[in-house]
Amino acid sequence: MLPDAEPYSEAWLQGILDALCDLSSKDALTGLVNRRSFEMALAREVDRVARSGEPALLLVLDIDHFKAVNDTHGHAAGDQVIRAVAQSIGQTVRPMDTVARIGGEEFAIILPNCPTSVGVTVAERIRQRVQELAVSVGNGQPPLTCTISIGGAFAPQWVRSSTLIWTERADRQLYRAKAEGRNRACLESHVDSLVSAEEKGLLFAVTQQDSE
Ligand SMILES: Nc1nc2c(ncn2[C@@H]2O[C@H](COP(=O)(O)OP(=O)(O)OP(=O)(O)O)[C@@H](O)[C@H]2O)c(=O)[nH]1
Repeated sequence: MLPDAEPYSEAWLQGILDALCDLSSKDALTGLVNRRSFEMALAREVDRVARSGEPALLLVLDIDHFKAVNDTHGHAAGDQVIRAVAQSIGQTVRPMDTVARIGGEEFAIILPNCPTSVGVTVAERIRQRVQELAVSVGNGQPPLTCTISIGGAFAPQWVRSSTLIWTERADRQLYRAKAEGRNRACLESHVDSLVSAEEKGLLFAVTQQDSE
């Protein structure tokens, strides 16, 4: 849609640029970050973790038996369920977290600065919130319910990982959640780094000396 401003004015051009930016970075159905932007955000997070040593968690989520929703209630109802799940996830995490739709009924969340105990709690909170959803799909049909399976992996602190390895580790946990019966969160076990603030300082000092 064209911006609501004087054509070719500065505000109009800015509106066009903003709309193009949204088109290239957002998913049209849910308004969440799209796969392309998610991959860029994940690469930035890999860099940040290696520099700061802060724990970060990647969650991948998939709606359970979603094909049956489409087959029984139609594609439009399926879309409503995807939108409702997207909205619930967005409402359950912090503004600093990146929530993306990375496939048909697949989502991913990057949670920077997320210690192990918090990660487990957040994943469980999301799972529960989606389970409580009642999605109205109209046409006199009763509201639909759904569940999700969640897999999660923490980025190795102080070590440069790759987005591919991190994603594969989270995916492996998602397969485990599906195999163990769905509607559950499986997170790779992880121990938060015990590196002290002083040691972190030393690490940075060594890195700086090396580069001089
Ligand atoms: N409504 C709707 N359906 C979609 C969209 N994208 C993918 N799908 C459907 O999502 C379904 C995914 O089904 P499967 O990959 O078999 O997985 P599932 O039925 O969720 O089963 P599990 O993941 O094993 O629990 C397929 O039927 C796709 O057609 C979309 O944008 N809208």
